[in-house]
Amino acid sequence: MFTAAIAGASGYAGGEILRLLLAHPECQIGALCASANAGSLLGDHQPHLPSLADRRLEPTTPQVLAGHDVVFLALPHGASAALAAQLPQDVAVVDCGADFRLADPQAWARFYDTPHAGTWPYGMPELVRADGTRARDDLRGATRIAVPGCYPTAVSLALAPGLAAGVIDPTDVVVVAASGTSGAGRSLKPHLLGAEVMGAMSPYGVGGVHRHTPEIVQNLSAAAGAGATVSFTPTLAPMPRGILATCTARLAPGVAAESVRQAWEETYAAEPFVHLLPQGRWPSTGAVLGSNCVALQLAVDESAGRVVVTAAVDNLTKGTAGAAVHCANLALGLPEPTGLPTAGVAP
Ligand SMILES: NC(=O)C1=CN([C@@H]2O[C@H](COP(=O)(O)OP(=O)(O)OC[C@H]3O[C@@H](n4cnc5c(N)ncnc54)[C@H](OP(=O)(O)O)[C@@H]3O)[C@@H](O)[C@H]2O)C=CC1
Ligand SMILES: CC(=O)N[C@@H](CCC(=O)OP(=O)(O)O)C(=O)O
Repeated sequence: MFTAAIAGASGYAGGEILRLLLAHPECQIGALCASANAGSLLGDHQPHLPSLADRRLEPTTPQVLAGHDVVFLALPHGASAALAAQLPQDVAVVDCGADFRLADPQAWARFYDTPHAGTWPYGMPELVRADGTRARDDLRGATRIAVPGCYPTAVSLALAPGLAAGVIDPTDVVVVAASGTSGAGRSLKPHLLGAEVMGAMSPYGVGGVHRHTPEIVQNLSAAAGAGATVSFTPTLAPMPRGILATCTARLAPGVAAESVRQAWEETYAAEPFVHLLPQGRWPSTGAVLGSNCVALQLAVDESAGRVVVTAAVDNLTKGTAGAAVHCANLALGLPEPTGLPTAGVAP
C-alpha cells in the first residue's frame, strides 16, 4: 500500500487523479489540498466523487504534503518548484504542470514567463528514443517526475515510432490538433464562455507560439536522434474533454509505403496503453474518454509523399492524470498498469 496526497484537488486534473486513485488497489488517499478553496469540502468541487465528498480541503503546504509516499502536484505553472524543494527527497513527487518538462532553459524562456525551475525525468513511459531506450527507463524508482502536456502526449506517441525507425523526416512535421475545453483548466477564461465555445471550433496559439511546441520538438528530436522542426496548430473544440491530433510528416527517401506501418506495430506491440487500431478503423475522442489509452491509426498519402498519423486521447486521463498514476506506479516499483483503465466511457 502507498499513501498519496494531491495538491490541486479542487481542479480538473486533481479530480481526475482522485477518480483513478479511488480504483487503485494499492493506494490510500491522504491529504487533499487547494489554494483559495482550502477549507471547503471536496464535494463542492468534485461532485462525481461521492465517496470523498465530505473530505475537507487543506492548505497547500509542505507540512501537509510531507509524510505521504507520493505527492501529486496538479497546480498552475510556476507553483510546483518552491513546493517540491521543501519536500523530502524520498517522497515521490509527480508534477502535472510544465515546470520541469523542458531540458533546454532557452526554450523554456521563449515560451514561459517564469524562471526555468529545472528538468525532471519525463513521464511518458512509452516514448521511444533513437537509441532504442524508452522514457520508462528513467522513471523506475524516480522520486521526481514531470508529467507531459496533453497535446505532446498525443503528438509524440503518434510520431515517435516512425522517427526512431527513420521512415519519416523529422524536419518537416505538421500537426493540427483539436482539444476539449477542460484542457484549459477550471478557472474562468473569457474565450471559454459556453455561448462562444458551443457550436464553434477555433484555432489559438497559431504560428508556432503555443507553449507545447518546444515540448513536442524535444520529444520528436529525442525519437529521431536529430533536430525536429514542427508546425503545431491547436484548436478548441466544443466538447468537455478529448484531443484529436492529426500529424503528418514527409516519407523518408527510399522508404516503401507498404513498409511504414511496421515501425508502429513493433514499437507498441507490448504497450498496454497505446493501441494501433486495425487498418481502416480511425481514432475518435469518444472511444477513449475516461481511458488511459491513446488510439492511433496511420496512412501513407502517396501523392503528397507524407505519412498521416491520427491520435486520440482523453486530455485529462492519458493526457494528465493517467500518466501521473502510471508514473507513480513506475516510481514505486508496482506493475505499470495497476489501477489504470483501458476501457472508455461511450457513447
Ligand atoms: N486540464 C488538462 O487537460 C491538463 C492539465 N495539466 C496541468 O495540470 C495542472 C492543473 O491543471 P487543471 O487541473 O486543469 O487546473 P485547474 O485550474 O482546474 O485547477 C488548479 C488547481 O490548483 C490549485 N491552485 C491554484 N493556484 C495555486 C497555488 N498557488 N498553490 C496551490 N494550489 C493552487 C487550485 O486550487 P483552488 O481551487 O483553491 O484555486 C486548483 O485545485 C496545470 O499545471 C496544467 O497545466 C496537464 C495536462 C492536461
Ligand atoms: C484547451 C486548452 O486550453 N488546452 C491547454 C493545454 C493544457 C495542457 O495540457 O497542458 P499543460 O499541462 O502544459 O498546461 C492549452 O492550450 O494551454
